[in-house]
Amino acid sequence: MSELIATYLLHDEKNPDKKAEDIALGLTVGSWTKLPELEQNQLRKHKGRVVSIEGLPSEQENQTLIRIAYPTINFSSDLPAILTTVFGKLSLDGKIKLIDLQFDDLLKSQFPGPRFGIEGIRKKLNVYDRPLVMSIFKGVLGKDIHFLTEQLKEQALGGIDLVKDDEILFENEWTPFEKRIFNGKRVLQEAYEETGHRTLYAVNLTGRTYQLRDKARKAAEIGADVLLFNVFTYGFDVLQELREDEEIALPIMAHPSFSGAFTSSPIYGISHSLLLGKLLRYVGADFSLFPSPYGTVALEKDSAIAIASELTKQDIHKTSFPVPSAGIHPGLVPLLIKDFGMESVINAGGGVHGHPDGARGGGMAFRQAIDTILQGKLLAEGAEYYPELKKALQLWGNVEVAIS
Ligand SMILES: CSCCC(=O)C(=O)COP(=O)(O)O
Ligand SMILES: [Mg+2]
Repeated sequence: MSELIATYLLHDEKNPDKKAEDIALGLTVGSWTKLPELEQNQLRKHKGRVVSIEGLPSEQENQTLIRIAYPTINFSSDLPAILTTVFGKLSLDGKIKLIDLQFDDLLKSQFPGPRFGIEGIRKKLNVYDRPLVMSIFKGVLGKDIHFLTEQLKEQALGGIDLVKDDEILFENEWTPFEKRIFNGKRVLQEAYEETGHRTLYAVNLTGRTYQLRDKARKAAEIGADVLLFNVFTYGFDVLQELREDEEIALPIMAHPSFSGAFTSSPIYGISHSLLLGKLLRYVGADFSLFPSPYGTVALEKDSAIAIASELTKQDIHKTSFPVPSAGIHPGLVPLLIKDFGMESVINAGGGVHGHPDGARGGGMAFRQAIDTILQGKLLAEGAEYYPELKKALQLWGNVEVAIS
C-alpha cells in the first residue's frame, strides 16, 4: 500500500504513544475501533499507522519525534489535500511541529518540479562556472518608469545576472506591470549590446488570485524573463498552477514573505526545509529565496543549509536555485560560497545600491569578490587590484574563510 510518512516534533507530551495513535486514527478514520467488525474491515486500508516514536535526548526539554504513515488513497494528489490531511486541524492541536513529509515516488511524480531548474537557468544566462549574482530594486515605490529602468540598467552594467522586483512592489500607476516588462526588456538588451553580459529581470506577479494566470500569460507573451511570486500569501497550489500552464512557461522565483508566520517557532508550524525547500521544489519553483545565516533577517545556519539541501539534492525533479538573502554584501561572499557552494544565487539589495559608486559599482564588487574567491585568494588580496571591491570592504567589512 502506498503511504505518505509525516514526521512531527512534540514538546512536553506526557504520553507520546497515545498521542501518536490518536493522530494516526483521528486524521484518517476517526473512531475506528468502536465501529462494528464489517465497517472496521472496510476502513482498515484508510487507517493511519504509527511508524516510530523516538524521545530526543535533552536535559532541558521534553521532545519526541513521531512518524505517522498516511495511506495515499485518503487524499487527492495535491498539496491542499495533503497538507489538510497531515497538518490540518492537527496544526491547532498543542505543541506540535511538522518537520518532514516523505513522499513515495508515485506521489512525488504527480508534482511537476521546476520547469527550468538550475541547469535551465544557467543555460539562459550562459553562466556555468560560478554562483549567480542577483540584485533587488530598492527605493522605487512612487518612482516613475524612467527611474526604475535606469536603476535596472545600472545593475545590469555592473555584471548582475538577475534583477528582481522588491516583493513589496505591487500594481501601481507609476510603474505598471506590463510597462516594467517592456521597458526592462529594452534596457537589458541595450546593456547586453554594450557589455555582452545577459541579465534577466524577475517581475513581481501580484493581484487577485483569479487574475494571476492571465496576467502571467500576458507577461510571457510580451517577453518577460522570470516571474517573482509571493507564494506564501497565495498558496503552494497557485504556484503549481502557474508552473504547469504551457502558455506561461516562465521560470518562477518564490519569495519567502509571510513564511516566517509558519516556520519561525521551534514548537509550532512547519520546518524551514519542508516549506522553503522540499515543497517549493515539488510545486515548481526554479528559485527559492530565504534568509541567509549572516544577514539582517538571519536564519539559523542548520535551517538555511537544510533548505538548500532539499532544493539541490538528487531527486526525480530538477533542482531549484537556493537564494540565501537579506543584508548580504560583498564581504560575505566567502561565507556564502563556503556554505552554499557554486549552485546558489548571491542576492543583495542594499549591498548593491549602497555601494559608494552606486548600483553599477555594487554589482562589480560582488562579481569581483566571487572571482577572487574562485581564484583561491582572500578578499583582501582581490581588493588590492579591484577598486570597487576595496570600497565595498571598507564600507561593510569582510569575513575571510577557507574554502575547501
Ligand atoms: C528575507 S529574504 C528576501 C530578500 C529580499 O527580498 C530583500 O529585499 C533583501 O534586501 P536587502 O537589502 O536586505 O539585501
Ligand atoms: Mg525585498
